Amino acid sequence: MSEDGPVSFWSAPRVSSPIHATVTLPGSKSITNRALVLAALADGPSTVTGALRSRDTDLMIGALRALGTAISGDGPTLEVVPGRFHGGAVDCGLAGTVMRFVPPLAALADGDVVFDGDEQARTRPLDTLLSGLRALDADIAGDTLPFTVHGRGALRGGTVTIDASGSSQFVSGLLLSGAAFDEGVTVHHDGKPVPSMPHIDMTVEMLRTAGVDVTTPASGGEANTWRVRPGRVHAIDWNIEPDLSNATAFLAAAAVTGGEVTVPSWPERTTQPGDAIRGILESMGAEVHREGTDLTVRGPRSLRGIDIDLHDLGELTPTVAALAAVASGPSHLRGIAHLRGHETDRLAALSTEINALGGRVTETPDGLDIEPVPLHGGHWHSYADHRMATAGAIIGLVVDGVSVDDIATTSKTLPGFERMWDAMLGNAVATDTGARS
Ligand SMILES: O=C(O)C1=C[C@@H](OP(=O)(O)O)[C@@H](O)[C@H](O)C1
Ligand SMILES: C=C(OP(=O)(O)O)C(=O)O
Repeated sequence: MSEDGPVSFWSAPRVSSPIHATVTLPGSKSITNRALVLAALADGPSTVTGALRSRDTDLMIGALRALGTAISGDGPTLEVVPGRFHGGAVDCGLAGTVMRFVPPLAALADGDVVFDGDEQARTRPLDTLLSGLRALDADIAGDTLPFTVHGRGALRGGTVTIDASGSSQFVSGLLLSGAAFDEGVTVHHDGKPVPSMPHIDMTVEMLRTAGVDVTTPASGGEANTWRVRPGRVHAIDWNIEPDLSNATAFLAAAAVTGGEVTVPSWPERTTQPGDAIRGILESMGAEVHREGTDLTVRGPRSLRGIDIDLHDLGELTPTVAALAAVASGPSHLRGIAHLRGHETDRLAALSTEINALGGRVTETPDGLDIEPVPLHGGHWHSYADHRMATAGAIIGLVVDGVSVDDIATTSKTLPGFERMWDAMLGNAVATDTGARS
């Protein structure tokens, strides 16, 4: 929504019966953007199959092209041919992965790389990464967007201590490019615990797949320390898993309506935090089972509340909060203070929007307390946050008259969300709720 532009609301479909559907999800944002970065650094051409095409991944493609990487392919199959990095302009949009993963590459460029992004991106935390890069000998003007990296064709690298309690992406960003630094990189974290550890595991696993030598606390390294040795990044044919965080909204639809939703190609083993939705839904009373690679969720008559530390799984918070808002008992979501630096302050946004529908949500210093009360219809604001928009859609399934503003913001990671949502609902949709702006 923009204050000065026209506001368009999407009437969230209300269902009158349980949903039964199979929903196929496109590729993971986080894996696609890591594969693209590693392919741009690789020692030859790579392919990326099953890539997500969305605003965040297209911004990554644009950023890498601006630095001199050749990327071809209009759909989910991409060919990436690395080139020597040169100066240029990078639009980060609102993508954390672009603003945190690309500056280290820019330090390797021959020339200046100017970074900017959406107005809302200018308040997302970034100085930890930029000052970390400076400690590794990069020359950077600015601490937030917009800023300029004065690339010098190479970066010394070495050891750096950062406080990554604000975002795991600070660690991932430095590690992803570390093999290309003269001395590699050793990242030591000093501060409150790093959030979203599965995303650091994802970074480490993908680096190792590309032949990079990485030492972690789990592989004999020091606590809170990750080391990437200098060396080649091998060209790989990357195969991207479906986006499990995006899948959570569709599985939640089964949970809140007492229906059954199946997501095919659910990976047997994955570093994606979205995999944890299985245990979350089970503890809220849903049944979850796998048959081959199909994952199916069957919703209960009534959902239980949940008390959960989402520190590792912050990305799932909007879905879990939406489930909790329509559950039969109280919920406590903890460990997620860092969500105040996501696309928007997600703790403030979720409490404001659920309360605007008559809910009883209290922000705590590190999370949300959600009391079950009957909700009523109303406008749900998205704050340019794709996961706020999908949270509104989940609640709208079971509350009359919810209308979500700027549903198109879902294109950050899932273009065509409304079409997929409608297709999932099939004939479970109730008559028009009249929830229009
Ligand atoms: O590395 C990644 O791909 C991501 C890491 C997480 O960031 P934070 O550690 O900032 O929560 C996650 O929330 C984000 O959606 C994607
Ligand atoms: C926090 C998120 O995104 P970003 O990669 O922009 O940080 C998210 O997708 O939930």
